[in-house]
Amino acid sequence: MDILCGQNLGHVVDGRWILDDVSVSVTAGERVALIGPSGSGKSTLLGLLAGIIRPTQGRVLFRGEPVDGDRRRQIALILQGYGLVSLLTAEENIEVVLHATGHSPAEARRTAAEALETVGLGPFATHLTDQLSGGQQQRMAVALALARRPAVILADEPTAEQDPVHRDLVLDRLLAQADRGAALVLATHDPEVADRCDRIVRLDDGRLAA
Ligand SMILES: Nc1ncnc2c1ncn2[C@@H]1O[C@H](COP(=O)(O)OP(=O)(O)OP(=O)(O)O)[C@@H](O)[C@H]1O
Repeated sequence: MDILCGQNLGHVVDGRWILDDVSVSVTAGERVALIGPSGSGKSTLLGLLAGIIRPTQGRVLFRGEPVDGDRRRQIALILQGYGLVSLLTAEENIEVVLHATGHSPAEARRTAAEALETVGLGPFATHLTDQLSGGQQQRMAVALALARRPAVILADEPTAEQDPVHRDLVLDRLLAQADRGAALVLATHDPEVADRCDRIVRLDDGRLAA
């Protein structure tokens, strides 16, 4: 069964349809690569699927229900801008989110430490986000998504800032989430990332390409 399903999605910005009649779905354990030229609408589609952008047309269903409240919390969106709090440390960024979703302080601390370790950021756990490089901040954003153990991970070019070694590490960690049943949608310009997914969805000028 589809875990997340976007039906006939359309989105207008400044009178222009930047997405037009796009239907896309992903099942539990599936890894989908979202590809297409710059400006083709990949980030917009991820925002719609995550429930943070309201579609002009169409709807998004999570396990058959509208994406709101608790259902939205089961979807992690890794943004290109990372969405981190710059004045908190790496571990605090994750702990804050885990607290807010019901983890005890001890559990939040342990889970944050594990997640940072898993993306190679163990030694940077107590560093302020501002003091980390762009690539390290991107891995923090990935660690945050992993720590939440969401049902769906939507990631916007999650390896774009990584060197080859860390690119493979991030990709391994994300793809492994599918083994525990998570659904993944990875927007990417990297053919090797797309090759490691189960299926490719291509956008071209706001429409699904054949
Ligand atoms: N808030 C906005 N205001 C105006 N135009 C926007 C806005 N958001 C997106 N767009 C436009 O919508 C189109 C799709 O943008 P989007 O960021 O979704 O593309 P993308 O495929 O993710 O690109 P990239 O690969 O460069 O990240 C672009 O033409 C962009 O300029």
